[in-house]
Amino acid sequence: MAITTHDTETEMQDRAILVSLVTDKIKRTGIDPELSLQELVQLAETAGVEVLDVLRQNKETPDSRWFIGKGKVEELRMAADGLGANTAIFDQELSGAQVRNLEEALDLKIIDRTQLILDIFAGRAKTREGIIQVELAQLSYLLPRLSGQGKNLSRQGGGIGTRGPGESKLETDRRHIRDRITELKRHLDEVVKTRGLHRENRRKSGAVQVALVGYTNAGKSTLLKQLTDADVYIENQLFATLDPTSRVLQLPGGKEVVLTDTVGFIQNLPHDLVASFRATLEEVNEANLVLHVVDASSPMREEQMQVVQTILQDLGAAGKPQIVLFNKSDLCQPEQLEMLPTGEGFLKISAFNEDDLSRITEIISDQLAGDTLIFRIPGDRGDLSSLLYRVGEVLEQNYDGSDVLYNVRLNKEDYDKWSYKLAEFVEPQ
Ligand SMILES: Nc1nc2c(ncn2[C@@H]2O[C@H](COP(=O)(O)OP(=O)(O)OP(=O)(O)O)[C@@H](O)[C@H]2O)c(=O)[nH]1
Ligand SMILES: [Mg+2]
Repeated sequence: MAITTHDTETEMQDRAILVSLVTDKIKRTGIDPELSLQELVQLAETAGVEVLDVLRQNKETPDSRWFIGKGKVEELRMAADGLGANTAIFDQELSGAQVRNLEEALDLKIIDRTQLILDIFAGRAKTREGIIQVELAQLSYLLPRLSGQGKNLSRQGGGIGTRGPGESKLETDRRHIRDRITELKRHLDEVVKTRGLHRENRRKSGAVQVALVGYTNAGKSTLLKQLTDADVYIENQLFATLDPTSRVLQLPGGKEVVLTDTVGFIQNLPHDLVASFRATLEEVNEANLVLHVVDASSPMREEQMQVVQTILQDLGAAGKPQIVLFNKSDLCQPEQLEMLPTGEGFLKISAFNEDDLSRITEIISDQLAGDTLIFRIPGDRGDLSSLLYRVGEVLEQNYDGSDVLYNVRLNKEDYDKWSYKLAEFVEPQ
């Protein structure tokens, strides 16, 4: 028998059936629906839900009333009855009307992928900034779905779909929610300003920033901990980290950089969440170097790398110097390791291997040190001489007639930035 009232399940673990509808539109995205479902199982388990069964349907377009077809709704009802489920979780985003129709037809709690991710984030948020960002994302998700008196909005008790904007907020009308969104945005603006000031200070102090980015569960926090002894939360769960944590990392030769761990990415990351977390993700934009951590043992490795590149692009950080760290190599089969790209900018590692950790600091050091170049600057171009002193490290300066020869250490990023002025003065070596 299905559980018929939501109030009795307060203390119970949610028991869910997962549902995936593969439409033509989804097929065109190239995302493998089976891998996406596997990920949905992980997401559900991360949210503390017991997964009882998985239902699939292929259909050209979604049904406007129930998303899945009518026959599938009946199948879901029978499966839920038979297995004693109280929840159905859909791998694709549902409209407010679809959620309400399904709830009425099935007497189950109906959750979609986006809501599940928002819920996990809500359970994780610890800092003021994180809490504001999650609530903002939740309300932005909710607002267009508010019409009539959906059960969805007045749920009580525990479990997924009930965290976050509390009952008192949800009982109010749209206007109230809009006011709250405005208020949260104002708070967030303050946080963004403060963050900006911190970053400005770091920049002024000349600190070099290195950001760990990557798909959720790739091992970013583990690397931060292993490299800097930071006391950070590491879990074999999705979205263990929400708030960026920075630690000083000492490179061979004594130079120090600031290494920052960031929130993990996932495919179909809810748009509202990306927008809300922009403040946090700005850290990536400030980085001098991006370390892209990949779980090399994942069957979804390539798709995950693509998702990360797309999000980096959206953030405007795709052009940053990047090193790809193929992590968890200890879990890979030899054939899997052989398939990985090699060469400059790629490193196969395990976060638990000391030698690999040294190789990481060496490659960071090399990348940041840059190459030495010789520039021949005419004596009357004082502007270019001072530019060289400003952006590079001038190792030597010699006169040759009316020209000055500068031997300068310059990293690639800075050289690219100024090459429109400097390229014609580089001496062939
Ligand atoms: N075997 C193996 N496990 C690893 C390695 N690196 C990380 N892990 C494990 O992978 C899981 C996820 O690690 P985290 O460091 O929390 O991953 P993350 O990228 O910070 O994940 P989010 O914060 O959720 O985005 C943990 O169980 C780690 O112990 C590795 O090189 N080898
Ligand atoms: Mg983490």
